[in-house]
Formats: sequence, C-alpha cells, structure tokens
Amino acid sequence: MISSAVLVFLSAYMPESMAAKIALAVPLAVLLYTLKFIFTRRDDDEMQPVTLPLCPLRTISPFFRRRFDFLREGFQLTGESVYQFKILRQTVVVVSGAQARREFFQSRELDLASGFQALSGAIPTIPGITTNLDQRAIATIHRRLAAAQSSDRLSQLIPQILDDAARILDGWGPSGTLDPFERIAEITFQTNVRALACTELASAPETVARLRALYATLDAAATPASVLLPWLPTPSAVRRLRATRAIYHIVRGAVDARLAARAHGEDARAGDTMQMLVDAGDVPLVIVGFVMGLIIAGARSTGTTASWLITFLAGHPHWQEKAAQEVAQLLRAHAPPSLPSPSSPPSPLATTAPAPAPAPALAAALARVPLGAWERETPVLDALPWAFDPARFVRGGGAGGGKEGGGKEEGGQEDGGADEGGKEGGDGAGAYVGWGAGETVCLGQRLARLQLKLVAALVVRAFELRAVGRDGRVLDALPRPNWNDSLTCKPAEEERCFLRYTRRTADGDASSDSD
Ligand code: HEM
Repeated sequence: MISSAVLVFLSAYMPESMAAKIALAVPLAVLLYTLKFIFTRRDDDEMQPVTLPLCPLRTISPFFRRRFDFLREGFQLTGESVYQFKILRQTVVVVSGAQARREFFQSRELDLASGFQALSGAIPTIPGITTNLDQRAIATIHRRLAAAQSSDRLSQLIPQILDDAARILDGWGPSGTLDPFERIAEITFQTNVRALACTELASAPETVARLRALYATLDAAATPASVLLPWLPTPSAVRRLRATRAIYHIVRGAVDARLAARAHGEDARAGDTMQMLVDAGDVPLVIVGFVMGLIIAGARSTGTTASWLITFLAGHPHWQEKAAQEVAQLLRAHAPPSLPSPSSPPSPLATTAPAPAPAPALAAALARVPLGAWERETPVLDALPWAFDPARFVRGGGAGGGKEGGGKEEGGQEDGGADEGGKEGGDGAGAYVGWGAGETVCLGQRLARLQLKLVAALVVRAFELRAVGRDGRVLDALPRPNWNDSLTCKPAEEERCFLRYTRRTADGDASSDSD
C-alpha cells in the first residue's frame, strides 16, 4: 500500500520505471531500519544494573564495617549477579560471575587509583606532598618498578631479604608463641622497605618500626568519614594527614640526602632501588611517590598473604614438611655444605650433631640458591597460595609439577574460602584473581612472590610450627579468613589463632631443648 502511494506520487515527476524502483526500495529501507533499531536498541533502563533498595545513608556503615557480608546480602536482596547502590554521591557497581569479572578486569576506562581513593582512602591527598602525580609520573613509577624487579636486581636482593628476615627470626628465640598477623607481617614490611626504598631506611630498625606504625595509622584511621569526606577535619582525618606528612618527611629526608650526595659528586655505592631512581634522573616527586605508594601497595598485601601462608603451613603439618624438604633439597642442590676446616668451627648446616640452626646461618646458605632456582625449582612453594588446596595443581597437572601430593589432606580445610573469597572458583577462566587479571594485574608480582618464598623457606626450615588457639592447644581446624577485614582477613577475635614455634636442628628436626 505504501509502495503504490509512493509510486503514484513519484510517477508525476519521473519516468514510471524509475518511480517503481524507488517505490519498492523505500519500504524495504524503512523495514531494514526498523529491524536494526529493534535489535540494536539500547534501552538505558534495561542496561542499568538493578539498584539495591536501600537509602544511601544506610549503606555507609555496613559497606565500611562489614563489607563482604554487606555485598553478599546485596546479591541475595536483589537476586542479581550485578547490582548497584549509592554511597553518598558515589555509585558503586557490584559484579560477580565469570563474564562480569572478565569485563571488569579488561575495562580500560576503570581507574584503580580513583577507586581506591573513593572507597578505601589509600593515601590522603596533601598539596605538594601526595598530589600532582600525573599519568606520566605514574607511568615512570611503573617503569622503575619493572626495573627494580629485573633478574639482576632481584638476585642482589635475595641475600638482603634473607638477612633481614633472619635477623627478625633470630629475635624469636628457640621457641615460643606469636601472633602471625603481627610478627610475620613485620618481616615482610621490613623486606619491602629493603626492596623498594633504600639502605639508610631499611637498616635502621627503629625507622622501619616507625614507618610501619605510620602506615598502620593510615589504615586504621580510614573511617567512613575520613574516606568519604576527606576535607572534614574529623579526628581520624587529622590522624591520617599527620601520618602521611610524617611518612613523607622520613622518605623525603632520605631522597634529599641522596640527591645532595649526587650533586656533590659523591660516589653512589648504595646500589639500592632509591639510587636507581636517583641515577635515572627522577625528580623528588617521582622518587617519593614510588617509595610511599609502593610500600602501601605492597606492604599490606604481602604481609597479609605471608601471614596466612605461614598460618596455613602451621595448620597443615604434612605440607609444612613437604615445604621444608623442598628447601632442604634446594640447599643440597645449590648450597652444599663446605667441609669445615680444622681451624674453623663446624657450620651448623654441615654438622650432623642436632644443634639448633641459627637463622642467620640458614639465611647465608639460602642466599647461595640462585634466583632461577627460587623461580623454577620450587613446585611445593609454588602450590601454596591462601585458598589452601596445594594439591589442586597436582591434580590438574598444572603449575605444581610435583609428583606426590594429591588428594585431600586429613583434617585439611577443604573449601579454604575458595568460593566465598572469589579467589578460586568453579566458574572457569578468570576465576583466580589473586594477582588481578586483564588490564589490572599486580605490577609487583615478581618481587612479592620472591619475598613470600624466601620468608616461607626460612621459616619452615628454621622452625617447626603448629597453629594453636588462645589456650595454647593445637587447633584441629584453622579458623576461616574473615573477609570483612579487607586489609588482613585475620580471624574474628573469638577465633584468633597463634603460631607455636620450635627451632629445628641443623638436620631439620624440631629441637628437643624446647617445649
Ligand atoms: C602477595 C602480595 C601481593 C598481592 C596478592 C597483590 C595483588 C594485587 C592485585 C590483585 C592487584 C590488582 C588491583 C586490585 O584488584 O586491587 C595489584 C595491583 C598492583 N600491585 Fe600488587 N600485590 C601484591 C604485592 C605487591 C607489591 C610488593 C607491589 C610493589 C612492589 C605491588 C604493586 C602493585 C601495583 C603498582 C599495582 C597497580 C597496578 C596498576 O595500577 O595497574 N603489589 N596487586
């Protein structure tokens, strides 16, 4: 009908054959356009995730105080795998499932730093101190971080990290009980300062302790008010500003000393990471940003992972022994004991007498194991992230490569928080996001892995560990990570667990002089 009306109309102006062609083409074009519109229509309302039916003021407290439970309840409340809600004026979109996870990690528009700033606070912005880090400065910092993890640099760091860790372990004495979330994290904080800052700071234990306390203040004072309304002078916001300034002055002092030394033509023998940046001609803003920013990026995550790793090993003696044997094997292969000369006292590693092996001697032996061996010859240590099922690699024939293992360990923790934490899941590719994925991957991964292995190797070879409760009794099952504590995941107060340690002899047995 449309065609005939068009035909009559057009015939008045042009030859009939041409009018017929156009009369047929017009409705066809209208039809195609309509179909295209229907199938490619973007209905904005339908594209928007469903909104959590809560007043924005009622989301604040649970989002900050029990984030994991709150987000999980959101899934139940909406019945959707993707939903959104408001925190004051910020819209937060919560995603789950393999596809959403992939899209999230692959998106180039999302900005990790802004997300942290808006929802976790990170480092408060102070003009002239923590602002002005534009994209170029950040790109430089990332390039320097890559250089700080070159094979040469990591090989230099191995003995230094081991020395640092051994000094702290030596302070533990031959036996005792400790809180892993304090004392293991202390080790990795020290090794992070060593790896990311400079000798002057890392070799001054009181400065490292002060820095650690200041970073802890930054974390503890990240209250809803100080994060959401950072300009409001609440007590916690003031504490965060003071801590930031204090960290800045410590780091800036070290940077200025290095720059002054360079300006005076003094020989740069330090050979540490800060010197690498100074030698590259970086300005103080970039060097300070590198140290302050990366310590915050690395300290918590490495500390938390190391604390849980050692806790899980303490709660799984079978895997602890396998790890200790692997370390012993590394030592046999790469650092065989030298024959004691008649004048020198026998090395604690060479002797067969069951004397306790002091941590520094062990560290010296482990320092002879090359980087390549730490990165490629440790299937057992590789198979231990914190969703504790080391045998999964063996079952899957994947990264582990070990021949033994397999099967569930007696008394083991089967689920390990796997599906809960969203770390290991049954929904295929992209399920493991321990180091990020897609466009957002951890840029400090090589260093972090090495640190974790070195600390774990030293601890399991130096001590025999058991996980105990407050009453000192060995735990049958480890407590579950508290996902609401997004910094350390340490178990809730009533479920706290501790490490009981006994120094091993040079043979690797637990020393009989204790406990
Ligand atoms: C066990 C220790 C560590 C774990 C599990 C870890 C994990 C992650 C993850 C999952 C991300 C992605 C961002 C996110 O989803 O939150 C990330 C990003 C990052 N990590 Fe790590 N990290 C660790 C240690 C470190 C260390 C020691 C450094 C520095 C030396 C570091 C530097 C970074 C940087 C710079 C980014 C940001 C990357 C970007 O902006 O795209 N991380 N890390």
